[in-house]
Amino acid sequence: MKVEFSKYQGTGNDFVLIDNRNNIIDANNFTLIKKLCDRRFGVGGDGLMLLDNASGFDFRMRYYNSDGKEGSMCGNGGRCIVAFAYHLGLISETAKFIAVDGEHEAKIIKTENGVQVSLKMIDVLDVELGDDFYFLNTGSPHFVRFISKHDNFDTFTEGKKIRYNNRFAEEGTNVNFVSFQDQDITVSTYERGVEDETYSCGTGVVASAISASFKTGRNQFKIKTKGGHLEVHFRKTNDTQIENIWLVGPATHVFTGTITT
Ligand SMILES: N[C@@H](CCC[C@H](N)C(=O)O)C(=O)O
Repeated sequence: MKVEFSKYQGTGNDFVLIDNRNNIIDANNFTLIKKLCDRRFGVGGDGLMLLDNASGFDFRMRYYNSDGKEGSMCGNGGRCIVAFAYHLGLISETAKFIAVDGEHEAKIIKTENGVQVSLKMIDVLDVELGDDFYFLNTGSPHFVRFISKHDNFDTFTEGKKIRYNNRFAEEGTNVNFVSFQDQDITVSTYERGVEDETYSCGTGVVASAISASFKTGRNQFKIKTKGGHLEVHFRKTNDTQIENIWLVGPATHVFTGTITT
């Protein structure tokens, strides 16, 4: 079978995208999805998204981690699938789509290098404030720990320890490490389902910015990741309720091709 795909990246978090409005891919064929994400035997990516039809919406986003399993919400993936829908001619300046965590809206701005996508994330209704960590769900579960600096910090080793500790081993969690540079933050992330450090994680950056607001009282952050810069802003109604959360950054088409499966 020949499968047409496009490869996108959002601050280095990279994805295989397939227009599945004609059901060319069986959404439960996890072996095929894992193979397409494989960097040696497939296209390669941190994850894969199927763009499906959804009544009442511009499209449905179905997200899989590179292990082939259906994941929870992916923020960078959400921004990339909006850019994909824009390039397919399915949407123009705005989008309304449905994903595993519910409804999302997005705004697209054309830039010199491609497009910038602002993605509205689900409200955060509960934040666990631990002794030296924050734990919250921004569409995906995120553990957040602040560190003094990122120089030589081993995100993979430290992240993996937390992801596989007694509390998280079964369900898994994504793990973020955050350091401050004046008003801004740097975030590195170990991703569940990729089981590695990725260059950026959208839902992780959102969780990190919300956690940083407990330390600074601010509701807007510029964030540096290994793969580029993102921005997050939100409204905090009380200490654990955060709404109107927006993740903003570039979403870039890398290449389009056909793979024989
Ligand atoms: N890369 C993602 C996060 C994807 C979700 C995740 N790995 C999971 O299923 O836990 C992002 O940009 O948010």
